[in-house]
Amino acid sequence: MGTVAIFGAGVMGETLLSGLLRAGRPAEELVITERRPERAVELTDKYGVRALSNVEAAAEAETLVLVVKPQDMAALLEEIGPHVAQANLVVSLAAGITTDFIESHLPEGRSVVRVMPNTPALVDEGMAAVSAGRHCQPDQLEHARSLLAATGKVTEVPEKLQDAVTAMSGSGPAYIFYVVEAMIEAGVVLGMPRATATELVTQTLYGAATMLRETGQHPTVLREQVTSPGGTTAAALRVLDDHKVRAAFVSAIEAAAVRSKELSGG
Ligand SMILES: NC(=O)C1=CN([C@@H]2O[C@H](COP(=O)(O)OP(=O)(O)OC[C@H]3O[C@@H](n4cnc5c(N)ncnc54)[C@H](OP(=O)(O)O)[C@@H]3O)[C@@H](O)[C@H]2O)C=CC1
Ligand SMILES: O=C(O)[C@@H]1CCC=N1
Repeated sequence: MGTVAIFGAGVMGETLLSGLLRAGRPAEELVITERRPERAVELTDKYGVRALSNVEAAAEAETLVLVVKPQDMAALLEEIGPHVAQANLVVSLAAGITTDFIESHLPEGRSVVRVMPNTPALVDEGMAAVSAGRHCQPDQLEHARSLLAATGKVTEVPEKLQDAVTAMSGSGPAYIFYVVEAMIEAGVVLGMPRATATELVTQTLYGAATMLRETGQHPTVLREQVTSPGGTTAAALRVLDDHKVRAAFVSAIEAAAVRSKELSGG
């Protein structure tokens, strides 16, 4: 399928790179670009892939995966734009950046796919949503899907939903880790060693996630199964409701979607 170039191998770029290698893609078919030379050396030493300049990578690769921060996207596109050929596929993983924005910074008619991945891709349990730009052909969208499928599930959404996807599954792992931190803190408050609290919460999260995925039951049903009448869970949930935790989650995710839209200016 030709060379894949990852432009910007930070947290998400390295996550994708490592996933493609785990999935069996040869290191010779992968190149990275990085702004800081020491970061490029770190990754070439660790993964055996080549680090090139942005222009060299754009000239060599068939598939160009853009994983710089949204604020750095315009400058990157200015640099590589003249080297993006008709046959290339440009795949952007940046929050907020629209396919319109990318297409407008490239020569006319270039194929673009917008993707929102998440960090569980690091353990091959990622969730990615893809949306095709106006010139992207079905086989090119399929190619983008197959790249992401190396690290987890992939779904297709209309691009107008990508800000919501970003707020839900893109940022989502952070909300879960935040809840986990709070639960561990509660265990410590109750006198538990931190390591015990961490083990209890981690396995509880894993078990609950597995129940959601494997039983297909609605979360309300699963929550009610835990909530014995007059018991401990009901006492806890009443406090969460008193503190409007459910409403806070809705507002938080709305704020993330608003921020994603704001980033679309580049
Ligand atoms: N982290 C996450 O969970 C997710 C991130 N994303 C998206 O992925 C993108 C990257 O995020 P993340 O990995 O967290 O950010 P990072 O800052 O960790 O990674 C971006 C990398 O790109 C480098 N870079 C910046 N400009 C250039 C350039 N012109 N050429 C080459 N390299 C460049 C940066 O270098 P330097 O350090 O010098 O700035 C940095 O190493 C963002 O657009 C984000 O929206 C999407 C979903 C989830
Ligand atoms: O926080 C961010 O902007 C990026 C996008 C989704 C997750 N991390």
